[in-house]
Amino acid sequence: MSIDVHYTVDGPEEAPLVVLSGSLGSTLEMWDPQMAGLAGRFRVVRYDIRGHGRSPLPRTPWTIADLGSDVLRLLDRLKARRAHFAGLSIGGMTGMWLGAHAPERVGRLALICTSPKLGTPEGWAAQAALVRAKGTGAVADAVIGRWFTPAFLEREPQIVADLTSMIAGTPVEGYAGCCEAIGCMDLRGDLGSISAPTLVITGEHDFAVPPEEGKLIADMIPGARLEVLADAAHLASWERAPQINDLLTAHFTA
Ligand SMILES: O=C(O)CC1=CCC(=O)O1
Repeated sequence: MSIDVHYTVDGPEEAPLVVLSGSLGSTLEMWDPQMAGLAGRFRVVRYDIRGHGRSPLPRTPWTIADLGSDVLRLLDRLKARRAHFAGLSIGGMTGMWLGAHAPERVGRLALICTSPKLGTPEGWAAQAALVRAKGTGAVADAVIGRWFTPAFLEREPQIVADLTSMIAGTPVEGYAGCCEAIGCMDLRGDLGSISAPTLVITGEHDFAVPPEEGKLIADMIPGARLEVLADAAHLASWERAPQINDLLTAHFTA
């Protein structure tokens, strides 16, 4: 069942609509490095995924389909028939679901550092249990270690500290519920039916969602294009922001 997520809108009123959907453990501020590059040409909608940031926490478990339904409800609230969509990690999982199940609402699709089936249900259940037992702060350092390359971690201590706080500030049940949604997800059978023009972006050093996952997605979505970014791990949108912004701009204006 869908809920009203918290969102912000930037950019000219008449510009093409682009929805940005972020990673597990993020708030909509994870897209800050995209705003200067995108908000001049697009009407950019960012939102907090359910149970994250300022979005409500549902009382019952949810699936990736529910995260997709939140986006459809958001488009309805914005009175938008369709939008371009870029999602990173769990945001990209949401994008794959939307592309397959609501093709009439999706213009062009960008899938960043994501996978149609990630890990095992047991592994994600263990991550959810860890967070429930010890809090999101207990996993923040490990997560940030997967988000960035060692060079970035050393070069940008303030950004790393800020984003570690963002992860640690994620409500426990929001984080755990999304772990469980990823654990029971398998979108591989959906990919062949996605008709939106699709750009797939991966980070060469992404150990959370290895680049092979992006290649698999690009092979299975008809006509999809793959870009593998060097010097990037999981949060490629931050570490390679100018390149991501150029790729998204070109893709959404093609
Ligand atoms: O938490 C991580 O390390 C990576 C991740 C998997 C799904 C997601 O959204 O982030």
